[in-house]
Amino acid sequence: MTTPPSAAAGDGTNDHLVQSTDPDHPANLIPSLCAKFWTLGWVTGTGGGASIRNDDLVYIAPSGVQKELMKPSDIYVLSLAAQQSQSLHPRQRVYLRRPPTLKPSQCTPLFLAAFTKRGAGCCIHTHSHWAVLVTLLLEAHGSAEFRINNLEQIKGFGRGPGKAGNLGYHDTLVIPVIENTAHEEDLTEFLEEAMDRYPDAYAVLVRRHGVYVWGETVHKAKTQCESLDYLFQLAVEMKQLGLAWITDIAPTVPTRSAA
Ligand SMILES: CSCCC(=O)C(=O)COP(=O)(O)O
Ligand SMILES: [Zn+2]
Repeated sequence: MTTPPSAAAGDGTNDHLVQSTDPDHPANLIPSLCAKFWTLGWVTGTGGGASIRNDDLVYIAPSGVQKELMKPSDIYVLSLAAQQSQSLHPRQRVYLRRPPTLKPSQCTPLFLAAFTKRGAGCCIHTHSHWAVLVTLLLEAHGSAEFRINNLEQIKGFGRGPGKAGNLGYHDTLVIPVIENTAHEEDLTEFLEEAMDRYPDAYAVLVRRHGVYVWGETVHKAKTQCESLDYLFQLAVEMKQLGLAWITDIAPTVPTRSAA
């Protein structure tokens, strides 16, 4: 369904775009997911958030609000097709629905990068302590990549957009790290560059800030984000215990061949 951009904006015209009794409707799901993420420390103090794409429509949270207290009526809706068909400045957006007293999330261009460059259906941004700590540990080693292998949870990740199946136990999960910028929007070009350099990655870490994680569906974005946070925590705790969190050494235990 498309609504002409002329009927857009905060005049209440397109409120139906965020009104549904279906708990899985993006306007209901973004607030309920963010309320869960807040309990995990992922969207504390208004930081972080989530965005969902349903075909042409993108649902976005407001900026600077307590993400765990959002309501469906706070949600912005924009059209990707209208965005692409008009020769707009990259920072101009075509909103079909805009809550009058709020501003759209500063993460909007980053979420849009996941939707347009990767065809994602959902993108989650967290300020998780574990994500930030991992970037600090990597910074101490001058590294711009988080690499981890030989852990069961790695199987929670897809091999890459358009590729069948998930990573295997001995595969190495690689997540690029980009440097933080003073304003969230200014991260966009660096995030896009990292997406080009790592075409199979489903996430990008932002040094001293957090992580962006996406997936083809809300389910995949959420489970990949959970798996990644688990691996970040494990990596930090392994470091504290003096254990290396990666091994490129081939397994020494002979694998049993199928009889
Ligand atoms: C204290 S949060 C600073 C901005 C930020 O990093 C973020 O993730 C939230 O941005 P939003 O505009 O969605 O509030
Ligand atoms: Zn942020």
